[in-house]
Amino acid sequence: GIQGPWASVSPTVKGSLLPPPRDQRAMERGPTRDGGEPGPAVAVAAVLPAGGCGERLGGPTPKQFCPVLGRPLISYTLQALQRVSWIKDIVVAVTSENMDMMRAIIHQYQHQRVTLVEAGATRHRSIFNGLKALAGDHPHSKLPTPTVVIIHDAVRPFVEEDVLVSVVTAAKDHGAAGAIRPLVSTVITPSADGCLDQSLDRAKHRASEMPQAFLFDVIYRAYRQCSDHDLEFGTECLHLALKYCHTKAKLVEGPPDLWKVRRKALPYKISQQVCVVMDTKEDAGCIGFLQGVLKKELEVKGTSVTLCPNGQDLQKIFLGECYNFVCINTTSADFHQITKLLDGLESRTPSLFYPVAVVSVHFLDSQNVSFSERMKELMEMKDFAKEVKERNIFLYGVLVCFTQDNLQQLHENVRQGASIITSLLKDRNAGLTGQLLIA
Ligand SMILES: Nc1ccn([C@@H]2O[C@H](COP(=O)(O)OP(=O)(O)OP(=O)(O)O)[C@@H](O)[C@H]2O)c(=O)n1
Ligand SMILES: O=P(O)(O)OC[C@@H](O)[C@@H](O)[C@@H](O)CO
Repeated sequence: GIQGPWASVSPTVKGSLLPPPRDQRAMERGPTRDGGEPGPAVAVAAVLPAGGCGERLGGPTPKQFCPVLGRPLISYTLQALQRVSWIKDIVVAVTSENMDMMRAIIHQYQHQRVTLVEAGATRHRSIFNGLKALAGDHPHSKLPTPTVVIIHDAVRPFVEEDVLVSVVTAAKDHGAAGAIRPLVSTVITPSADGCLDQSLDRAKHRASEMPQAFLFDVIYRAYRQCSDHDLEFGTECLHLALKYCHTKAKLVEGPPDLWKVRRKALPYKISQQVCVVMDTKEDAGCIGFLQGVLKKELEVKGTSVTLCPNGQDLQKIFLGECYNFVCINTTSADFHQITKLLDGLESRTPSLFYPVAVVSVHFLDSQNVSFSERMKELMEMKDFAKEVKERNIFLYGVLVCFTQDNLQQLHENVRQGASIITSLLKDRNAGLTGQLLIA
């Protein structure tokens, strides 16, 4: 029977980026423990391999420790598991060199029920080390042995309670279970000479994702029997259960947000479009010149530029996935235009792994307006920038100075402004948000 206050199992943490849990569905599927305690009616623990170096993503920091809105990625994954109260222990495998950093993360974000173990040289070896900490018969075991163990990659932050309930329940009945997704591309088999040998029928295959869950005895037995070759090159825990324990895993259709951080490819491609928003329809004189220089400068750098005079097409742009905005304020000294733009961006889902960059461009006719007066007005931008940074929007300011009687200097400053804008968009420097750069 279904009892227990499921809705209170996973409160949405205020300010959390994780979407609200789909507890309703979990409630429909998940059996509870006797006595009304929510969760599958067995002891459950989780093992989180987090000992990789993120070679495909590149960069000096392993992807599980990369900051996302200022917080390490692994902390989101831990938060997602930790808010499921029936997962009693979470064993995280981390390399010795990152152990202190991991301890600091646990301390800073107050993660609970976490035990750290040393990672191995491969993912399978790290998982095996995690299992050993839960195994009653192992000298390094420290924790109670669960009936079911969940295995989940540290770099899949969007795991929800309902899919955890599904895999755990299926593992209880079948010995092993894992989340799957439809294949996004067709898989082909090349022959030795580099020609097409076979093309798999996509409808008959699935992508194996995480989380997975196992009867502890099944998966621990499998790991203890498996060969060095398996531990070195294997990528599939479900396969170990099949090969060594003849346990056929139940496959559970998972939601699309179970994806794993692998490469940078998508945001890089997305980043190639720049939307230039104007507060005027005018395209003559210095505005025309600025548009021309900007278009040339940005397109030379391999982007495509959409000019959006008078902000009319903003709605369309928001519906798309533009990550770069240049907002040119010519007619007013205030922030009307940029406020409208930022409001629109606010309503969009925050981009976790790639900040949206917005450059607000202003002009100063230094013969008619005093520099200090203009600066005072533009100081407001600092607060705006601070606010929107919370949503991974980086706001920068560029001020182009000119005098009416020196067209040549105006052109030169506009060119310099355009090159500052290009660097800001390219570098996405978090430290420069809210700063006004002067051309
Ligand atoms: N020796 C290893 C290698 C990987 N992992 C973990 O296994 C999960 C999934 O592996 P993968 O995406 O391959 O991570 P990396 O090995 O870090 O990435 P890459 O393959 O690009 O180097 C990650 O959380 C990773 O930290 C681990 O615990 N120990
Ligand atoms: O697919 P990748 O090479 O990134 O990683 C291998 C495994 O982590 C991955 O296949 C599991 O999530 C599914 O068993």
